Amino acid sequence: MEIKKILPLKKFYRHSLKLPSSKSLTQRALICSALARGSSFIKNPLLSEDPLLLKSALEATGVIFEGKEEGFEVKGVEGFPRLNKSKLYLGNNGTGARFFLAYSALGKGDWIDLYGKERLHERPMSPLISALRSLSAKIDCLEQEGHFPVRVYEGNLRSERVSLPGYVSSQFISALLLIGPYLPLGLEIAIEGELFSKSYVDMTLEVMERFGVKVEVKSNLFYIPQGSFKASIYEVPADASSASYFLAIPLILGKGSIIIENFDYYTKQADSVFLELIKDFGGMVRPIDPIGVEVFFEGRPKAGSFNLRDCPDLFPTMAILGAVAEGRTVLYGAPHLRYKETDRIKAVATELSKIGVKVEELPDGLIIYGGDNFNPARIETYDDHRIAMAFAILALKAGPLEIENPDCVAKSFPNFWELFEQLYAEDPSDRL
Ligand SMILES: O=C(O)C1=C[C@@H](OP(=O)(O)O)[C@@H](O)[C@H](O)C1
Ligand SMILES: C=C(OP(=O)(O)O)C(=O)O
Repeated sequence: MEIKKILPLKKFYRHSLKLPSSKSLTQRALICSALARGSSFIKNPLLSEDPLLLKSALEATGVIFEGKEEGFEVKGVEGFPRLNKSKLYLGNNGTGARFFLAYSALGKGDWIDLYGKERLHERPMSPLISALRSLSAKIDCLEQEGHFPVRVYEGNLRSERVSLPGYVSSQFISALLLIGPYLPLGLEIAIEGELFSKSYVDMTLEVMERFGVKVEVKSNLFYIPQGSFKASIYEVPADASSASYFLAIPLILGKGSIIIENFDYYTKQADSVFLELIKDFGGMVRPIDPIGVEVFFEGRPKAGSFNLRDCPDLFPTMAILGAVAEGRTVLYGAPHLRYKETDRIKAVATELSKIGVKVEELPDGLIIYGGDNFNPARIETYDDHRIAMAFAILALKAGPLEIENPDCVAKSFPNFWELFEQLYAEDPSDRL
């Protein structure tokens, strides 16, 4: 197994960098442009594993992509994906798999099979499959009911009111919102109970509006009018979840400043809330005109209590901040972390314990007792990009740490290690 050994970073003053684009927004733009009539242009798409898997799956249903210098031109299928008996692989792309499943239920032709990594087959799909079946979709679960792999047949979807639980994954709701305009009378979606990861649903609504469809929202009800996406030009901004790793560095090291040159301080992505959370830890945050953000810090972060219900992907980054903070940090409100690339609560608890950080697992989060003495350790990453990236940043202070399977960052952040290694440029003795 490949391993990356990371030594503590001794010298750190000020560092600036540019980040790759948003994974969530790229995948939404892919679906909207794939369904649209005519040619759209996606500028600065994220070219990482997950969006590329979704792009290949869309190509197999008749969407035409033409690579240009700054992105792709996309010729859509006008609401009719072609199902041509192909078998499509979606890795462990939860967002892409759920969006594509709903998209393929609009299909014409024969059938297609969708499958992925073993972990994707374990992740919940049942609420989405049931909702699609209630709209008359024909979906067979090929191994276990309610899970991938699935076979999706041509079906004539009808408009019904669908109800979905809000606490498993917001991706089910986003997936249905994205196909809603293509049902004969549009679609009405009711959310049962609380909606977790709501900010991601807001991101879906925003991209749909950019492609010409406005959804009406009344508390827990969504009304999607019948219609179609308009071919559009969509530019994908820098990814807020990816930003969190580098923005955390001054707090992890207790000194210095980081500038992200292409990160929009005002972006409405779910994880942009990290800029506020940094302030709660005691960090200072400053927007840069016309675009960019700087975080600076001196001292030791203060522990706190944080509800991650709407920003679960920040959990690994928040946990490493808790590990160096003074006092007891409580991360709570996010039971859906157990359905991600791995059970992230268990994984982070196990790996922090290995380096000597005291933790207590909660059903919906973690209590972390911050320290300043860490043991060298080998970190298992569970094929989870966010665990690899968060522990790499923690190793800048708590190293040496060995990160297993470092290439798993390719899911969302293909040049993570290249940007990470540049942190050592000021001190050539600190080599990876
Ligand atoms: O819609 C999206 O792009 C995402 C929604 C979130 O998932 P859940 O809604 O399952 O929490 C998030 O964790 C995931 O990384 C991306
Ligand atoms: C949970 C994630 O992605 P997905 O659900 O799309 O696999 C993630 O990127 O942290």
